[in-house]
Amino acid sequence: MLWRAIRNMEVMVHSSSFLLPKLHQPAKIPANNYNLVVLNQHLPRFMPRLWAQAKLRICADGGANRIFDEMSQMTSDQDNESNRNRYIPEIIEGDMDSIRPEVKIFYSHQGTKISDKSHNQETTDLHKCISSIRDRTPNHEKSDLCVLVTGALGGRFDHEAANINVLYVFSDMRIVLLSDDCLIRLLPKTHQHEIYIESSLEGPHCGLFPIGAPSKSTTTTGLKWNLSDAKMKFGRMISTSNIVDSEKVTVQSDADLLWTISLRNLT
Ligand SMILES: Nc1ncnc2c1ncn2[C@@H]1O[C@H](COP(=O)(O)OP(=O)(O)OP(=O)(O)O)[C@@H](O)[C@H]1O
Ligand SMILES: Cc1ncc(C[n+]2csc(CCO)c2C)c(N)n1
Repeated sequence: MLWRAIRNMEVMVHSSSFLLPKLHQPAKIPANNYNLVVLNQHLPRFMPRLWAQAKLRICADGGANRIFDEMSQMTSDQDNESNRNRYIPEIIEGDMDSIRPEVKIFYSHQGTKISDKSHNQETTDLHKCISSIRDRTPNHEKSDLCVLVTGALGGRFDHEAANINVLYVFSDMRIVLLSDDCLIRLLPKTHQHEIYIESSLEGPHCGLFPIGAPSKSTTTTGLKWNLSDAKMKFGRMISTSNIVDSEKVTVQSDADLLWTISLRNLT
């Protein structure tokens, strides 16, 4: 269990140990309890490791093109054609306006479930993927399940904003947005937060700020520039270009905050 009760408010524990090779993962934190969502952006360097350890792999529409085109080249132990058969997502979900016809046919012949939601033009493909994960996860597994999303940043700003909005829409789920350079999580105000830093993989640069609503009071430990009962909002102070100063960072706030930390040059 990743939740503990301290002074009436539960503690939510966060770790990026999913980025570690399996051999180095701490036994007490089940790093492979995650679903992987692949968006339609270039695959991060560490994709083969994330793919291998995921419980379930879902491509958001054109994300399937990325697996088809790029994954076999990232793992060059066989020729591209036979390598392609080794990376089969369980589900492709979305409005199917970006997946190429030959990619759709290839994966459906391999047994991938194609979930065509083209009738829904109100929510994004990522939103559809997260809804589907929420619906298929049994209640008793929901609080521990983590969803890793690759390709969430570094592209069109409306897509990036929609991807961040998904963190708020599904604030009761543990969703991590990933790019090659950083990760982002939501820290809900309903909990105190303990963030365990994998310093071989992440940091030192980090940021902490509210997007949805201002914070009247945020307190942290473990940062170079800690906040003590501080106010934060866009237009005033937000914490960017901060530095992690400890293996454990703690955060308590009266507002939902985004936590972001840089990723080192992982492969
Ligand atoms: N340039 C980008 N920057 C950030 N995220 C992206 C970008 N392009 C695609 N994505 C993510 O990948 C998902 C699938 O993208 P795809 O290109 O298949 O569909 P889309 O029609 O552009 O997106 P949507 O249907 O969700 O509006 C999107 O929902 C989004 O989350
Ligand atoms: C106010 C409003 N703005 C934009 C869209 C368009 N839109 C948002 S998500 C989506 C699906 C993309 O796969 C589309 C077309 C809308 N419906 N409502």
